Amino acid sequence: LHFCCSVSGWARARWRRRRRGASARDHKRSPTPEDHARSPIAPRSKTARIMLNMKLKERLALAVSAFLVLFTLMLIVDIQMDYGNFANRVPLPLHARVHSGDVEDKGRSAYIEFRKRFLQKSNGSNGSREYEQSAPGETSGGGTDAEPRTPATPTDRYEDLQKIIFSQLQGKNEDHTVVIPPHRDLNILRPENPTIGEMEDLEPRLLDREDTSEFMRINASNLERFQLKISQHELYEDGEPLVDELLKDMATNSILHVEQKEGGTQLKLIIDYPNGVQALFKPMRFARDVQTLPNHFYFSDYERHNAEIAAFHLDRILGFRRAMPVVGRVLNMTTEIYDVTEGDILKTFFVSPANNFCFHGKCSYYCDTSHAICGNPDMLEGSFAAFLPSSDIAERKVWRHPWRRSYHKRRKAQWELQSDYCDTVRTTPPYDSGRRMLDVMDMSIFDFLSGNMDRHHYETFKMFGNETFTLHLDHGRAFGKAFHDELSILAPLLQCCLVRHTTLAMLLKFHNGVPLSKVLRESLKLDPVNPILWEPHLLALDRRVLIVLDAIRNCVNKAETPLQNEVNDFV
Ligand SMILES: Nc1ncnc2c1ncn2[C@@H]1O[C@H](COP(=O)(O)OP(=O)(O)OP(=O)(O)O)[C@@H](O)[C@H]1O
Ligand SMILES: [Mn+2]
Repeated sequence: LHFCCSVSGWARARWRRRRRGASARDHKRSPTPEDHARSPIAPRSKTARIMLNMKLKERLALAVSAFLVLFTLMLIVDIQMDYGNFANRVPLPLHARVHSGDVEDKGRSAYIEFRKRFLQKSNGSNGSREYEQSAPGETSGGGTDAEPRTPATPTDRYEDLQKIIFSQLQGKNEDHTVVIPPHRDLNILRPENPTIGEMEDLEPRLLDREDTSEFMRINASNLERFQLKISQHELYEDGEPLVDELLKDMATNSILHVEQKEGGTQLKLIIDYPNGVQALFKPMRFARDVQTLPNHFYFSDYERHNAEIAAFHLDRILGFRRAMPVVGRVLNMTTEIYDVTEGDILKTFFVSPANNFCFHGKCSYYCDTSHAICGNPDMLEGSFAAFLPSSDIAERKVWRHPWRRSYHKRRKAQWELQSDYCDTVRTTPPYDSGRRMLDVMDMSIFDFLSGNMDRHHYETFKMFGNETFTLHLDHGRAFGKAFHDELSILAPLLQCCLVRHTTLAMLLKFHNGVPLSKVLRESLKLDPVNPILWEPHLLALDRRVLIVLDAIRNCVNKAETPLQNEVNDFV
């Protein structure tokens, strides 16, 4: 992109220079009657005459200028295509370019197709509209506390989808190709659901801990008990009391030691509490209402600590229970970081011109003086995620996400280019059977709701094999754009047209009952550093639930009238 920008900059500069040169020459030339007659609305024949009267050199200069203007325009269009703007606006060109020889392939990814259809719908009763509204302002402080507006009562209650849910609950519609009924979902059936403790034969117990002078017996920590209760199908049970206790521990227990976590791109700290309890800390960088910079790609976006907190609550509310508990806390940077850490990180602490205590640590993204993390003046807020069990107890397997983005500013991923990409995935193990594919669909819905474009990998616990849930880890880049709904995150759902009965039922419940924004707002109130989310991010959730329901409806219609759809596709 740099190359591209510098080329276009260069072209523009040259163009300007030429233009300046040309107009300077115009001035030097003695005025002719034609010059006086020249005006933008002069008739064509006059323009032609002027052209004929021009010297060859002038005509050449004009032609070169015109060429350079066109060239610059082409470069600008090219840059926009790279930024992905284009994918949202023009449905065909890039795919056409790649698939130029493929006549059969209409070259439209399902999500682009969906977007197009979605936008074609009138501003109807269900509130569909163009969701790329402009932000009310760069920052609209105080928005977080403002009393939320109640959304208008939706008139479309998605009764068609509700019917499918009801019929499946009565044992009908069991071979539905889009909505997978509970009796075909291993997450619901759970013929077995052992815990890590049972698998490893480790019971929450009294631990022997050797102190320098004496042998102490210490109760197992809430974190250890939580970790041993992680089961094959979920991190914790619905209503598990250990979750709140763990949140409280991380928010209030004394901090014994801090060190920077290796790996990953942005700064993270490992926090040690008494009893071997650990948390993963992500620092606050910006106020809640600061959104993703418009020229930042998802992969160069800053991480937001509040997104980690909100994502945990959202995951729990949606009933997935695949994200580790995360809580907010304000630290004293002197006593709770500087005094209890050692090594290279110490050398990165400094006092800023505003007299705030800052540090930047060492990492590959944003770990330098100009991107330092600063306290106020030495109090720093951050997110604390309960630590996953160590690899000695429960090793994890890292999977490349099938719908991973390219992480390159110019390249596209395979799923963006291949219209039958889902067929490839769903015939490849472990996506060809069991719960994995449905988990990928859930993850896509979860990420779409939270605006997380950064799902490059996902992890599972090795000991449970393939028939286990996918962990929802790393949500630092979610909740970045409150006024934009990134449809490409829904690509797995749009391309595969597959969803769990329970997930659809949950979405319908929020759409027709208490809105998701309200439930999440209430849940986040329990966090010590609430308000966690800027109000527009909460409101975005209700809007996005509707979009997911619309997508599922489209899938159902497509499945029920495949022939009709074929015809439509060709129109
Ligand atoms: N709660 C946790 N406890 C222990 N380890 C964790 C936890 N959350 C994440 N990790 C591990 O740390 C790694 C980095 O965490 P995370 O992905 O949140 O950071 P990141 O800087 O965003 O990384 P990346 O830049 O690779 O996306 C993860 O891949 C995961 O293996
Ligand atoms: Mn990350």
